[in-house]
Amino acid sequence: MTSGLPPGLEGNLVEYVQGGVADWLPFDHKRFYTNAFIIQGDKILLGLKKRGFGINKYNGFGGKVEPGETLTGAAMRELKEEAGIDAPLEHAGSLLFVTNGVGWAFQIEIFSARSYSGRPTESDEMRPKWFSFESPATSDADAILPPIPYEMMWDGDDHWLPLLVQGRKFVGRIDSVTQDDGKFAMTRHWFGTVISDD
Ligand SMILES: COc1nc(N)nc2c1ncn2[C@H]1C[C@H](O)[C@@H](COP(=O)(O)OP(=O)(O)OP(=O)(O)O)O1
Repeated sequence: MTSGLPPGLEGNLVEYVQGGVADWLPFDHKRFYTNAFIIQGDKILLGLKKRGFGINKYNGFGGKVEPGETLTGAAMRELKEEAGIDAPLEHAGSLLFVTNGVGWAFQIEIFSARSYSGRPTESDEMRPKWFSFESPATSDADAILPPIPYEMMWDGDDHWLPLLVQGRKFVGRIDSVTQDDGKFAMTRHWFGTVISDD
């Protein structure tokens, strides 16, 4: 285990990026969530959240881990429910999100797959859409995809999404405070890449 990590993180990690000077926020327990991404060539499948937490933001497909589920089982269930597809998801990273005045932290297990079956289909919760992570934003010869819409995603996604598409395992923490308009403002962050899982 690496020493000097932000509270709540563990593993054999090497720092990738950090920022902010605020104290790390306190939390007393974690709630587990999943978030899954399909990556093919230079394109990535994201979904526009249509309701609830994170509405009108693009994200991977995921949600709460239900009692009795494995993390991978929960990730596959959420991908099917929200995007209508099946995929051989593999664990790709872990993120801890802490906000002020809540008491608990989001522990989000990130999954990815390079193949899938079925056709991405809009659900009550998410509207799937492909984006390019190459610059300039071209993908198939006959299709030009928009670039990843970081301006419509959670703060901090721009730090770890590049690691995800490169297939580099990562662990990170983001702390935010709620502003008067209800939006979150990032106060501190730390991301590391995994040296080994031992
Ligand atoms: C900075 O905070 C976050 N960043 C990112 N990238 N993703 C986040 C952040 N906080 C939460 N998330 C993810 C984690 C989950 O994938 C979803 C939230 O799941 P949701 O609340 O929709 O859970 P469901 O079980 O699907 O909820 P329903 O009860 O509505 O079905 O966002």
